[in-house]
Amino acid sequence: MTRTADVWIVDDDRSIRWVLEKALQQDGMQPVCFDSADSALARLQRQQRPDVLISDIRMPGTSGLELLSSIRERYPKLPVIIMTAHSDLDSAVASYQGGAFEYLPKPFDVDEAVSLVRRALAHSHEDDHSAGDQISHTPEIIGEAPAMQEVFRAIGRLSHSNITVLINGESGTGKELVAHALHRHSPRARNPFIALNMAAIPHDLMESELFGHEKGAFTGAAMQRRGRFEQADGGTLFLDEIGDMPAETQTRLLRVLADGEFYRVGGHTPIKVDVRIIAATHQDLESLVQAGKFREDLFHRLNVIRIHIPRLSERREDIPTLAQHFLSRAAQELAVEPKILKPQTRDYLRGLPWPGNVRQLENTCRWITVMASSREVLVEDLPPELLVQHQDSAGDGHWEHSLRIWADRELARGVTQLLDQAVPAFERIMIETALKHTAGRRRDAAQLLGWGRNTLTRKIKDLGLELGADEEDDTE
Ligand SMILES: Nc1ncnc2c1ncn2[C@@H]1O[C@H](COP(=O)(O)OP(=O)(O)OP(=O)(O)O)[C@@H](O)[C@H]1O
Repeated sequence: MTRTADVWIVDDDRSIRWVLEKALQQDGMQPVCFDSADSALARLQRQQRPDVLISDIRMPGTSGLELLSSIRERYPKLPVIIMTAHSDLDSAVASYQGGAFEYLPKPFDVDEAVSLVRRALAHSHEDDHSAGDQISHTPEIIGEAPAMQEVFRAIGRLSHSNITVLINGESGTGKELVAHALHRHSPRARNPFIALNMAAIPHDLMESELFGHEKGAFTGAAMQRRGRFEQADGGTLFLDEIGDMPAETQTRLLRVLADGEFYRVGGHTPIKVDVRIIAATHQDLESLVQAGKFREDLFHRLNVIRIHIPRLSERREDIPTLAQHFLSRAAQELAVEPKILKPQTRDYLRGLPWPGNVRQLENTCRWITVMASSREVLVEDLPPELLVQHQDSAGDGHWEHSLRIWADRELARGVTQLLDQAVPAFERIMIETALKHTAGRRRDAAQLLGWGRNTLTRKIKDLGLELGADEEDDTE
């Protein structure tokens, strides 16, 4: 890169601007200072943009978060660093959600700030060269639901620590994504994140996978191999499905955690590593301990901080956003135009049980992208198994559940006179469906609904339903 990097600093505090400006200049960058988000926005309006932007969160006029969201709209790939006071945890969480590249808690160390900017720069260049790659290594966590906000808050709170974390949650809820986010927002972010799924490794290979082996340690060990612990040195080792770890390995892991060192399989030299452990499981580890299947001492060592990831059905409000996110991702992967969900389809998806959680929704969106015939996706375009699921649960008051969610959401948005919307919508669906069953004959439809013929005719008129002519029937 021959060009000097342009870095914009936005802060109403002069001393912060000054310190950052000097430090960045010394590092060979070209900082430009703004005392408000508005002046930075004005410059952006003139089609000028920096390579990285670093902004305070609280400023008179437009806030840092508002600035962030305008930048996201115009330049989605421009890295933004948000500075926050320590007490502003919720804002930090919001900046994470708004897609900030990173946040920098105040007061900060100047060197730390400079290296963060440098890292952001590296990413923005990387982006120039391999835009398609970006998605896979900057996973974004979507979650407006209160239960997910709790998770973000925990990520924010833990962003300065190297503490062991145990993540609990059903399969497909996003445990690995959260583990990754914990790593990316930790002091170890520049070092490796290594993930290993205990359920996916044959028991007899687990120790060598974790700790490596020396040449000739066992049949098939033709060469010396470094294990995951060594690969993760200085970084984070994510042990997924820890409940599936066999007893011998548990004992060994416990020893490594206590001593900070281990031997490769067949080795005699102790190897020292500095590894942060994040473990995850969909099982109830306490019951495994009680059943004698998981070592209690290991459990206590892992269970320092626990993060619970809710089921998708416990955060239905996030389903539409997640679905749209997965639809655009799938479209990008397949190089096609993204599908759009019709409002009914969105509501329908919100109401489903989702036993496979976010992963199931993600797979569904891939399916839709490939299989749905038109751009706008109707309920009928969904995978057949989701439609069956619905029929099965329709008798269990499933639609009432969806209705409840809808009413809840509308009221939360401040909508009033809700029945004025809901009752006609309800009647319209009932009438249209009944007419479908009677091939458009109103007399029979009225009977199916339990209304008199005249009532049905009046309702059709009042609701302004445009139905296929039923002249014969109508003239009676
Ligand atoms: N909140 C979210 N926002 C965006 N994508 C998500 C979210 N949660 C999960 N995903 C995506 O859903 C898929 C499943 O998530 P992940 O692999 O993290 O789940 P998991 O709980 O670790 O599953 P398992 O226990 O089966 O390994 C991934 O592709 C992940 O990127």
